[in-house]
Amino acid sequence: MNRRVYFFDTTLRDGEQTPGVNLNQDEKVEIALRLEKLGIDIIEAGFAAASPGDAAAVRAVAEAVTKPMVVSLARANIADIDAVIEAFKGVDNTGIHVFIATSPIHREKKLFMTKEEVIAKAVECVSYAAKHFKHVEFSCEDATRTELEFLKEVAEEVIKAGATVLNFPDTVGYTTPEEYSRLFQYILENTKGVENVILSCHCHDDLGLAASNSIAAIKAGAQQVEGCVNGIGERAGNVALEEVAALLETRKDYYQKDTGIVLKEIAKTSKLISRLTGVSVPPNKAVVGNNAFAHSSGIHQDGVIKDKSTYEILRPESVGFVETKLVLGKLSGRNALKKRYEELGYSISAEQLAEVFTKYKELADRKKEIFDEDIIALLETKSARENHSTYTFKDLSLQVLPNKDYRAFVHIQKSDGSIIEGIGEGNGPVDAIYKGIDQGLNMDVELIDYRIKSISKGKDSIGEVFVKIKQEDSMYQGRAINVDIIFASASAYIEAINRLVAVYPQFVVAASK
Ligand SMILES: CC(=O)SCCNC(=O)CCNC(=O)[C@H](O)C(C)(C)COP(=O)(O)OP(=O)(O)OC[C@H]1O[C@@H](n2cnc3c(N)ncnc32)[C@H](O)[C@@H]1OP(=O)(O)O
Ligand SMILES: CC(C)C(=O)C(=O)O
Repeated sequence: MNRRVYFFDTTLRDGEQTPGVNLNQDEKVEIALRLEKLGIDIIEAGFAAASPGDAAAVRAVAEAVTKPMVVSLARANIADIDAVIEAFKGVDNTGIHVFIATSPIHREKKLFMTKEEVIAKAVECVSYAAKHFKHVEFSCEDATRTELEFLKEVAEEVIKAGATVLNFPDTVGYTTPEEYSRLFQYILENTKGVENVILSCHCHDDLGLAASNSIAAIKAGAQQVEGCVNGIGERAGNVALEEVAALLETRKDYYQKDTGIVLKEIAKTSKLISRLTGVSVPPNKAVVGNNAFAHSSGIHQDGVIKDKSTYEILRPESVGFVETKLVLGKLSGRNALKKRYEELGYSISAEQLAEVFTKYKELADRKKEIFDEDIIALLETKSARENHSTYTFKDLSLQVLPNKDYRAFVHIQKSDGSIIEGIGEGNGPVDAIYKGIDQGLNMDVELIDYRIKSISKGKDSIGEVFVKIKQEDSMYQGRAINVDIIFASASAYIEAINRLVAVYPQFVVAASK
């Protein structure tokens, strides 16, 4: 059995049928050059009869690439074929892809043609095309809703007429792997002359089966797979060629097939096509999605740190991504957190890790995504607190008064464990809190600076508050971070007071509770 599977990329034709996508000539050429690097065997560059612009673009693509064969689609009519002949005039390594629908639904409801008329049209057009091109692909549109016996009849006639590739598209994404496999087996076993042509599959993803159906066809003997990078295309799209390539490589043990695809080029190709078509790649998309190599839960992250093969069947580098990503979030564990600290240049002891991890989990419960700045900040606040800890901010509640002023009830813990309560009123929450702290600690310090900024990204970013207070001629500063900026404001003020009482112990108040 032949091991080689040919990759036919139709990103520039069926991919351009994605609603909203319109590629100009330069963009088509740029994509085609990238598809050449990817190792695509045949590029379908467009539909020459569709517009003069598309005719010019298919020619420009054919002139730009050297290795892949470039084809244009054409309906089974002489004018469409002439448009392809004209577009490719004088350019080598070009071919044509002629199609006509064969299913009863399409024959009766769209083409208004009998079986005999469909066969006659197909034969007339394939014979005409074969006079101008060595490479003539013929597609039985809606093959998977066509009577098998009729498919075979069409196949035999177009082979005699000069077709070199026979494609059986699952035009509306209707078939199943078992059924599609039977179609190929039937054609292979029953069609005269089939040994002289390449059989091709072309799957749409309407029921999410495009990759399964394509691989079933390959297993059954199809030697060519058609599809688009990123799975774009008409309606739910075509099979994503990168998925088929990655599958054939990863499961070579089972499928025993070779391809010309340079897997390392996949990421770059996917990104370029997403950028030029404007169709973004869903994060969970196989092989090329942002999350395809991201691990977010503690047990998986632990496994991947110990050995990537525990949760990775395909290495991100092998398809051109930089590396495995461990995404820190609320489901991460100590091993992932420690690894991230190490990557950021912090070496932390088991004891430090245990302490920071508790704070990390509290933060992760309140914040969707944890950034590097967040975990660095966790380490920093811990070391700041270690030095000055006469008072620790515990909690607070706020009331809005009828005149729109605020009243704050603040609880502060002293180093001996006792709790001090303070009540303050002010024209904003921070003013009320600071007055409450002053009242609870029986102090009257002067606030000379208060600044707040966001440390990381997003609406749920951590806020960082700096305060400066003045006592006699000396200034003391405090800094705190928290996703809740009110809490950060209270903690920063208390930290500044801790620095003050470290210098003037006479300010330490007696335990009140
Ligand atoms: C399954 C696929 O993806 S097929 C590819 C689909 N891609 C496209 O259609 C994109 C490019 N298409 C176009 O620019 C236009 O449709 C054109 C230029 C090809 C044709 O435009 P128009 O001449 O205005 O025809 P229109 O699109 O309205 O209708 C299609 C005609 O082609 C006929 N037709 C459809 N498929 C075929 C075929 N494979 N062979 C012969 N005739 C066909 C239809 O029956 C219809 O004929 P009618 O006008 O006699 O009813
Ligand atoms: C023209 C053919 C190959 C097609 O795109 C389809 O049937 O989906």
